[in-house]
Amino acid sequence: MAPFHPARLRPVRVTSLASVPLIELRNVSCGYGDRVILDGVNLKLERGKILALIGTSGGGKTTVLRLLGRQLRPLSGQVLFDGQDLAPLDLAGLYAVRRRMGMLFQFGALFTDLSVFENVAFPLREHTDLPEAMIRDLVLMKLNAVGLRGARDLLPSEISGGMARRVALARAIALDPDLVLYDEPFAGLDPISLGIAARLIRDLNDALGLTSVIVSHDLHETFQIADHVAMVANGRIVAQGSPDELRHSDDPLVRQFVGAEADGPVRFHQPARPVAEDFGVSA
Ligand SMILES: Nc1ncnc2c1ncn2[C@@H]1O[C@H](COP(=O)(O)OP(=O)(O)OP(=O)(O)O)[C@@H](O)[C@H]1O
Repeated sequence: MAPFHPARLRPVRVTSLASVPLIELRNVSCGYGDRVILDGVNLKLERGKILALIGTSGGGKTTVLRLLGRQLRPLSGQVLFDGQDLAPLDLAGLYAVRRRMGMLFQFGALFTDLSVFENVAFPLREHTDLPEAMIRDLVLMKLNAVGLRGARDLLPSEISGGMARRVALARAIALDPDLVLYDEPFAGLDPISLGIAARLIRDLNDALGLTSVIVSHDLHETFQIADHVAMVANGRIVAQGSPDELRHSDDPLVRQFVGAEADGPVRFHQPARPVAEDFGVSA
């Protein structure tokens, strides 16, 4: 059971489905239009864990997040949240599921004309009828959890990028979600802010009993906080395991990616005509 944390509203759910993974992709294929992006993907994540999705650009990591939020439906296979197939849900069912998910997308996207306080209050005002006094307490608890209670009256333009990311995180957890989806939460942060943001994601995950999925290119920080890493490439999960297992993988694609090698199965050069032909020299 997660330790008590003042920012946690709900008691930890005691459920007979405790062994059911919080999220599961079963043999999922999906794409945009005629183009298949993911083909036969299987993935599971237990409650309380952090999953990192890594892989080459355009490989389909964000597409996995879209499947989990049902912004995208699979062509075949199933996407399950807490044991429930998302595909047949009507709008009310979908909203109920989405309320259990917090999302933090690239750069946080705060409302620029709302204060830090109002940014975090926004989902509470949108999705609940809580009285103002309770909204105030909840917002301040969430801001406290990310270390920014003292910044409540500032505008996004008056805080640093790292602070803005933490406000976005407070907003993502405002409704006490079960699952938090992070798309590039560290993009554009300096190394110190990046370290703070990564630690915060892990600490909040554990203190609030969350489950998290992180899409990130910052392998060093991501490997520090993830329980499970899945590498997405060429429409498939090409490798998955603990951060250590991926670090020591023999798979050439994983080695190239994790070892940041310029050449390997993913080639540096796009296929092209011979150099001699393009430069008019004899080989
Ligand atoms: N709305 C869309 N319509 C058509 N194609 C799309 C759409 N969104 C993404 N794609 C394509 O699907 C593929 C996978 O995209 P996705 O954003 O999931 O990759 P990614 O692994 O998250 O990439 P990156 O690391 O660059 O963010 C890419 O080739 C992209 O061009």
